[in-house]
Amino acid sequence: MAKKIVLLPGDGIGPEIMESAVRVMDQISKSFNVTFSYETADIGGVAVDNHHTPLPQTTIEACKNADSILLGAVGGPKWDNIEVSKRPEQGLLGIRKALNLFANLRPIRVYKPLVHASPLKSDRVEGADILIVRELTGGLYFGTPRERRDNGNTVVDTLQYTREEIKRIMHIGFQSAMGRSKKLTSVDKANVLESSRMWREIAEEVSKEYKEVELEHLLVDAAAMKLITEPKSFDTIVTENLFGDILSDEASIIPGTIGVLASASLNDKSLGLFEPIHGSAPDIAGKGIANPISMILSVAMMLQHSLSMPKAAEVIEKSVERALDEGYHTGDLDMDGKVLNTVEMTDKIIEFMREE
Ligand SMILES: NC(=O)c1ccc[n+]([C@@H]2O[C@H](COP(=O)([O-])OP(=O)(O)OC[C@H]3O[C@@H](n4cnc5c(N)ncnc54)[C@H](O)[C@@H]3O)[C@@H](O)[C@H]2O)c1
Ligand SMILES: CC(C)[C@H](C(=O)O)[C@@H](O)C(=O)O
Ligand SMILES: [Mg+2]
Repeated sequence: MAKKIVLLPGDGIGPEIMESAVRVMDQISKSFNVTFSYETADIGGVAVDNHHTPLPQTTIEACKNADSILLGAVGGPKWDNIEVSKRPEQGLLGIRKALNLFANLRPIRVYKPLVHASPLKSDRVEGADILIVRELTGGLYFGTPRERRDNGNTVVDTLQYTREEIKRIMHIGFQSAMGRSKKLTSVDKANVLESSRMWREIAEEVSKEYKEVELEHLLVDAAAMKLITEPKSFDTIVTENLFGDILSDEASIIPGTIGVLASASLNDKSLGLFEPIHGSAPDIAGKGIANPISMILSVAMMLQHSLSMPKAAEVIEKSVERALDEGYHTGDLDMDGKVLNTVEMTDKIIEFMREE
C-alpha cells in the first residue's frame, strides 16, 4: 500500500527545497519499488494568506492521518508584524504540540568534503559527529502565563516542565547515546534555574537505567563555547527546548552551513515530522540558490526513523556525500569545486542515487 506523506512546504525557500525532496522521494520510489502518495497542505505564512490562520484544522487532520510529514520552513518579513496568534511560527509550534512531537533529533555530521568549508580549524572539526536531542513541546516556548502586564511595562514568559516531560526526553537522550558512542552530555543552567536543577536530578535518576552510558552535565554557556572549541568532545547532547534551538544553530558552524542540517521530530507513536533546522531564508528566497541538502537529508531521516527504510536512507546519504566529495555545492558553502543552484544540486544527488 502507498505510504501517505503530507508535504508542508511553507514559506520562503520552503517550497523550493520541498520540490527537491519530492524528486528524491520519487527516485527512492523507483529504486526500492515502493509507492508514496503525497498530500500538500498549508502551514505558516502561506496558510495565513489562504486561510487566515497559520495552522488550519485541515492541515492538522491531514498530518494526523499521514504515515509521515515533511516540512520546508515557515515565516518571513511579510508576516512579522501581524498579531501573535497569526505569526507563521505559531503554525509550526502548533503542529509540534498537536502531534505531541516532543523529541527533536538534530544530527550534526561533518562530511569529509565539508571539513574545509567550516570556518573552524580543520583538525577541530574533522570527524565531528554530534546528535542534539532537543525537548520540543515544553519549556519557555509553551509555558503560561506569557503576557505583557502593567500597561505594557512588565513582561512575563514561563519556563515550565513536568517531571514526566523531562523523563521522557531523557530516555530518548540515553537511548540515542546507547546507539552511538554511549556518552551523553546533559546541558542545563543548574547554577541559576530551578527548572535546570530538576532537569539535572532527573538526568541522574534516569541514568541508573542506562549504566553503560557515561553521563556528564554541562552548563549551557560553557557548552556553547565548547561546541566550537572542541566539537569532537561531544557525542549525544540532551537539552531543553530553547537551549536546543540555540545550540543547534550554533552547531551549523561546525559543518560550515546551516543548509545541510536536517531534523526529526518524533512522538511516542511512530509518527514523525521531518524538517531542516533552518528557517525560510528570506534573504535568498525566490533566487533558486538554496541548499537542498538539509531537506534531502530530512527525507533520509524520515526513511530511517519513520518508514523503516534504512537502506534507502543510506543511498541518499551516500549520494549527498559523493556530490560534495566531487566538489558540487551550493553558494552557502565556502569550498572549492563547482557552485550549483538548487535544481542542479538536486539533479546531481539524484544522478548519484541512480548509480548506488
Ligand atoms: N523551522 C522553521 O520553519 C524555522 C526555523 C528558523 C527560523 N524560521 C523563520 O524563518 C525566518 C527567517 O529566519 P532567519 O533569517 O533568522 O533564519 P534562517 O535559518 O532562515 O536563515 C539564516 C541564514 O542562513 C541562510 N540559510 C538558511 N537555510 C539555507 C539553505 N538551505 N541554503 C542556503 N542558505 C540558507 C539564510 O540565507 C540566512 O542567511 C523567520 O521568520 C523565522 O522565524 C523558521
Ligand atoms: C521558527 C521557530 C519557532 C523554530 C523554533 O524556535 O523551534 C525554529 O527556530 C527551529 O529551530 O525549528
Ligand atoms: Mg531554530
